[in-house]
Amino acid sequence: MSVSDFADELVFLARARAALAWMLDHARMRVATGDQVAGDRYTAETLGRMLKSYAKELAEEPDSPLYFGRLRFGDGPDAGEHRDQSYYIGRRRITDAAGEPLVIDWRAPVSARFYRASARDRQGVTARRRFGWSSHHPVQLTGFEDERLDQGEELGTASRLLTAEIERPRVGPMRDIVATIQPEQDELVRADLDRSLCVQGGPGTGKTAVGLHRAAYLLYQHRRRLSRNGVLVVGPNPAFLRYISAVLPALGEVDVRQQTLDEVLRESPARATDTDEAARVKHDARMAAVLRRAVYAHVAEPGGPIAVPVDAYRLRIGAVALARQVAEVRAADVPYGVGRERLRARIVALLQRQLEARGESPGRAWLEKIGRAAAVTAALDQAWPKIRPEELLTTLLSDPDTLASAADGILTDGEQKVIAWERPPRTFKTAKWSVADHALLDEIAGLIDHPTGYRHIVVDEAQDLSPMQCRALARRSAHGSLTVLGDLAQGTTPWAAADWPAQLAHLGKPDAPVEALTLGFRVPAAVLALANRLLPGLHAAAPATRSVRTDGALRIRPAPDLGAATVAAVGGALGHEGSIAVIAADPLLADLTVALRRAGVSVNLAGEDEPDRRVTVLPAGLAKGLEFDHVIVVEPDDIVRAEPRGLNRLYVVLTRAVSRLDVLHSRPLPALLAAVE
Ligand SMILES: Nc1ncnc2c1ncn2[C@@H]1O[C@H](COP(=O)(O)OP(=O)(O)OP(=O)(O)O)[C@@H](O)[C@H]1O
Repeated sequence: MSVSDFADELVFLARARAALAWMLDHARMRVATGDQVAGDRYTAETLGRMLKSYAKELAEEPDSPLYFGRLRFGDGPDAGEHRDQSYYIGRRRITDAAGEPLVIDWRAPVSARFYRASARDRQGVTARRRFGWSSHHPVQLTGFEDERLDQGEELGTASRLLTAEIERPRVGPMRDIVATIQPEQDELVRADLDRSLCVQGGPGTGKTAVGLHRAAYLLYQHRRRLSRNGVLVVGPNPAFLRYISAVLPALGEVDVRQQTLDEVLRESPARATDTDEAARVKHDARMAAVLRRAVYAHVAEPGGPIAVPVDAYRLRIGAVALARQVAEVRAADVPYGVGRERLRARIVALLQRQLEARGESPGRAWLEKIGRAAAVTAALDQAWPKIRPEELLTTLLSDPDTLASAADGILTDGEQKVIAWERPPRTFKTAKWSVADHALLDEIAGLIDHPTGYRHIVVDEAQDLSPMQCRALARRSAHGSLTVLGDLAQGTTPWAAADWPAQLAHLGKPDAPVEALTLGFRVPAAVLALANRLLPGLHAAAPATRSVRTDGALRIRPAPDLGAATVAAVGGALGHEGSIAVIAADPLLADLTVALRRAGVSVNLAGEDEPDRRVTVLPAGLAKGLEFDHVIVVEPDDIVRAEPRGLNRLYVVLTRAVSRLDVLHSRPLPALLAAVE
């Protein structure tokens, strides 16, 4: 880095800052005058809101680096329209007062070359520069790193700035990775909106990061089409969503819905718990066939003719004619609710024809009125009654005969018994639903009518979804695309996917390609080597992850007194910067928390995010998707024994560590780990 080069960069930085300040003033001015220039109140309000949020985003901008990279193009043919140009690339576009772009958005087409150009495939680029910034405020430019691609220079993952970013001690919520997206990640981030894809990636390979950046990219590319309810991000639990919630806003995207699957399906949380056996049956794909049968069992032979009095005479549809209409609508295989309205329309059309045969020409109002006539509604209620999902499921789970006729040949008698309620509620209104019931209710609702869909859904930890939960997402993306993120080796639910093709079929995208990410950015090599020892026991055809990190520390210690050992390990961890998690199976948590508090350590429990407490005591079941700078895993054998897929759970837990991992055990380690001691 030459001194004059650096001085030039400081001059440009001052120019970019001034331009941003101008953009901010200009945006504020437009907020002030927006009301007057807009034609009507609605437009004024919308415009005002837009400008206000734009001004707010800009105002927050000076806190983050204005750009992270620079591309220089040569004069060769592959430079195309960028011949001899130079571009700065940042989180957002910055233009000067004359409208001249100073910084290009990382999502613009030309920015792809920043991430993908290599010495072998230069794509017209002669030099790539990465900028380093201080981490404290106000941010200062600290230096840069050049790759002269035209001279065969290429740093790849050896980049000093990439290494610093990856090894940075973790504190607070997840951050974006725009400055250091890797070529294979960028291919996934910039996949077309219409392309569904599945990313199988080991722990810390950047799946979540890729999914969030893809959402931001798609919103930039298709702003209008995706502006309202266009994109949904689905994560495994609220703690995970809190952890990732700041990434999209930092990229300027504040309108993306981020929910757990259960929140997608239902407004109120589950209030009942199933037995393991019942949950297994309820989450099974065969339940879709049971529910379909249960729904359409409501379609019945008409009870008799329809007679509608009109003035001095009666219009009449005979039972046979009516039965034919019912059969035809049934054969059309439309959603149940649509079928009911179609039957109503057909009845009205028959009545209309009769009236016309008498020389009358009924108007629209008459047709609407006749469609609601008591005789018509009674016939509909008899042959195609309205269904409420909660009512139907209550009947199904309360009444063995109804269940038997819906499940005959699909579920065994034993399976039917397992899901039947022992103590049925008095009415469906007081029924308490479990997480699995939510998927069943959603399936029924989906049989009645199509739910509102999204143009694109990003599903994280997708290996854990049950077939019935997958179907709920398939319904919501029937006319859209999916980014499916997951790791078969991290599957911990009893119904976790054994392979991707079957899971993708349940998700309604059987042809989505499966792409693999195998380079790990979170977990240091030594820690990953330990975790990878579990792979043979995980029943998952997932490739091992390689780490780009050679730093980090792993300590495995026998500890007869787990409380004391945990306090000591936390004490050591507090000597370093970064977040700390103590992770154990549920029964140990209370004791460990007491031991830590007695020692004067204030801790966050699961669900608490007090920023001044650096230590979190976390049940193994809630560690998924999270990361902490220093992780202390207590009694791994307990974690393995706590659940059928306990070994997979341990694999998840061991791979949460960014810098250091302590494993404390009073009993022998699980066999696959023991060999390393
Ligand atoms: N290209 C990159 N540059 C810098 N950091 C990266 C990059 N890719 C991933 N990371 C970082 O690596 C860590 C792991 O990423 P992420 O959580 O997206 O991985 P994951 O595959 O979803 O992991 P897991 O399956 O274990 O939850 C994060 O801190 C992320 O910021």
